[in-house]
Amino acid sequence: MSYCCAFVSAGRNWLNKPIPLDQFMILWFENVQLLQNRVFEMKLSELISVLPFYDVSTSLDDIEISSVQADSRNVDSGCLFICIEGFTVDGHDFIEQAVNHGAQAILAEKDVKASVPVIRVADTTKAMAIVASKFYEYPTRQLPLIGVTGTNGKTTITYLLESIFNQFKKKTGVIGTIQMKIGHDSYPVHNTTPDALYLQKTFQQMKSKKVNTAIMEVSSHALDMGRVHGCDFDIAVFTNLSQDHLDYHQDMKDYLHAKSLLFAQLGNTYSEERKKFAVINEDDPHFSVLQKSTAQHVVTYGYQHDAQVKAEDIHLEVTKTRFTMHTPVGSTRIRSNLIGKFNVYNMLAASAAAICANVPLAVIKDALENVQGVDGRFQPVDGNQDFAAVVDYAHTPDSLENVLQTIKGFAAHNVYVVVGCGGDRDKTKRPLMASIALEYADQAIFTSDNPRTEDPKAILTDMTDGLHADHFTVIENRRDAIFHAVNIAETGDIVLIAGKGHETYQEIGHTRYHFDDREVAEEAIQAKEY
Ligand SMILES: CC(=O)N[C@H]1[C@@H](OP(=O)(O)OP(=O)(O)OC[C@H]2O[C@@H](n3ccc(=O)[nH]c3=O)[C@H](O)[C@@H]2O)O[C@H](CO)[C@@H](O)[C@@H]1O[C@H](C)C(=O)N[C@@H](C)C(=O)N[C@H](CCC(=O)O)C(=O)O
Ligand SMILES: Nc1ncnc2c1ncn2[C@@H]1O[C@H](COP(=O)(O)OP(=O)(O)OP(=O)(O)O)[C@@H](O)[C@H]1O
Ligand SMILES: N[C@H](CCC[C@H](N)C(=O)O)C(=O)O
Ligand SMILES: [Mg+2]
Repeated sequence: MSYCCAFVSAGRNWLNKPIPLDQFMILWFENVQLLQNRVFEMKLSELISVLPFYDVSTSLDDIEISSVQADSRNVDSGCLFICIEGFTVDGHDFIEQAVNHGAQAILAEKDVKASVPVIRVADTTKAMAIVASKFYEYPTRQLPLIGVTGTNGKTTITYLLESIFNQFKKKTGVIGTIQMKIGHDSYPVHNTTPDALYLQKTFQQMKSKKVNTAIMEVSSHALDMGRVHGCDFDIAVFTNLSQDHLDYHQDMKDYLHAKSLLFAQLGNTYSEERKKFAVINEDDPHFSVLQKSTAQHVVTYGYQHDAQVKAEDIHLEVTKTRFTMHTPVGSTRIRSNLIGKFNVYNMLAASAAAICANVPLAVIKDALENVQGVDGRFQPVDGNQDFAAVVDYAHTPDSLENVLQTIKGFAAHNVYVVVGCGGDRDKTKRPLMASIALEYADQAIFTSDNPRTEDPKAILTDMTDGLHADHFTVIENRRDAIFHAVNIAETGDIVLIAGKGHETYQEIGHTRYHFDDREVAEEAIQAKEY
């Protein structure tokens, strides 16, 4: 045992965090499975001892908790059920169902009655983050964690970082829009940034599966709702800020404030053993607000100012991008398969974060050069046609402009864009996206993109009302719209199908129907008559 302790205290990962005991044990024991499927159990009194003030309805003696849930449908025996008042329903209304499913105790913020003990706190969302962290043994205290926030580029940067760390022979975990990944295993997600319960449990799983570095997207919704409370971030990355989500945030100031929370949440104290970093795009107009939000080291990237990680001599081509990257640890020339100036920013951001994590520049270069692309981001559809078809996830004014600008820069002939705007989302971006489409495209085909509970025709009217141009067509059915664009494309033209990227569904009402822009584009290309 004394040898074991000596090894543990000597064992450090890249952020100088001690290798946790359970990871160390995994190295020692053959029966890895036993540890990975470890059952978490804790006395309720111990679990809630981390909450400073609470009222309890009865004595809590001897209650063992083996799971914590905020959804009554997932409750089983031995569960602590946490009531969250949501936007749609109130979790306090599901106490009876939770108890019937085996809940042993209830954590509530309202005066509720139950046949099991009720613990009353002022704010169950905050309490959930605190309790989840305790229940899963504060996993991010020992797991290096990188958070990426900003309007556009988060998913791309997390996958660039995954490639960089994998190239450095480090096992990664990734949480974001497309999926959750532990090593090569992937799992579906409902949110880009899931709630605190899911996060803490997932980090615990990552730890037990010997993940060396966790990389996650941190949405403004998550920051605003406290989903990442309890996450001990080591590096926070900011991409950029432009209009989106004004259905949720009051205005751009409120949206920026939410983003800035990630940088404040890097903490206010310093550890010589464990340095923390804020990686911020210096070319973004909101740079100084974010810089002031953090007490930690700021590493800048960009190419307009005197950034620490800076791109120069940039060559943007149809099939590749080349630039020189200057960094505090040297300079290197990068030749990447990612297209467009915006991807240069993404590569600078990922490189800056990796440099903070002590990844050698040569490894970063190799990794960036090996990345073929990110699912649904500027993804070509190749059916041997004599025009180009590209599927991209641009669903904000800024990303649509970036992608169209890139395409326009290469187009030998006409540019066609198929685009729509999501239902139950920021309505003010609809006319902006339509205008941008018309500014760059020779012909725009406006269509549906997840109308959700809204009338697709009303969304299209929001897009097209007040447009002072006529080089557009409205085709509500997305499949028909894609077929139309493919049919009018001629030799050397480019068709951009924007907004859905990796998505494999069209959400109409509350139902998701299978729909994949890449599949439909391929079908349309095969069906095209010359
Ligand atoms: C507006 C919003 O963010 N809503 C999130 C919220 O849902 P909600 O408030 O409607 O939850 P609710 O249905 O009212 O339920 C309240 C409580 O009752 C519980 N419940 C509910 C039903 C039941 O039978 N039993 C039960 O116990 C629920 O588990 C929950 O604890 O809490 C849910 C659980 O955490 C989230 O999945 C859900 O995200 C929805 C799906 C969503 O679309 N969110 C978007 C806006 C979002 O968060 N997007 C960002 C990314 C944006 C970007 O980057 O572009 C993201 O991080 O995903
Ligand atoms: N750095 C960037 N600046 C501007 N636009 C970008 C940038 N990176 C990617 N884009 C555009 O934004 C789209 C979405 O990119 P990505 O999925 O990486 O962003 P995201 O921030 O994860 O988006 P979401 O908020 O939906 O999760 C891409 O398909 C591309 O059109
Ligand atoms: N995370 C974004 C994705 C938007 C994707 C687009 N296809 C849409 O449905 O608007 C959201 O939920 O607002
Ligand atoms: Mg994303």
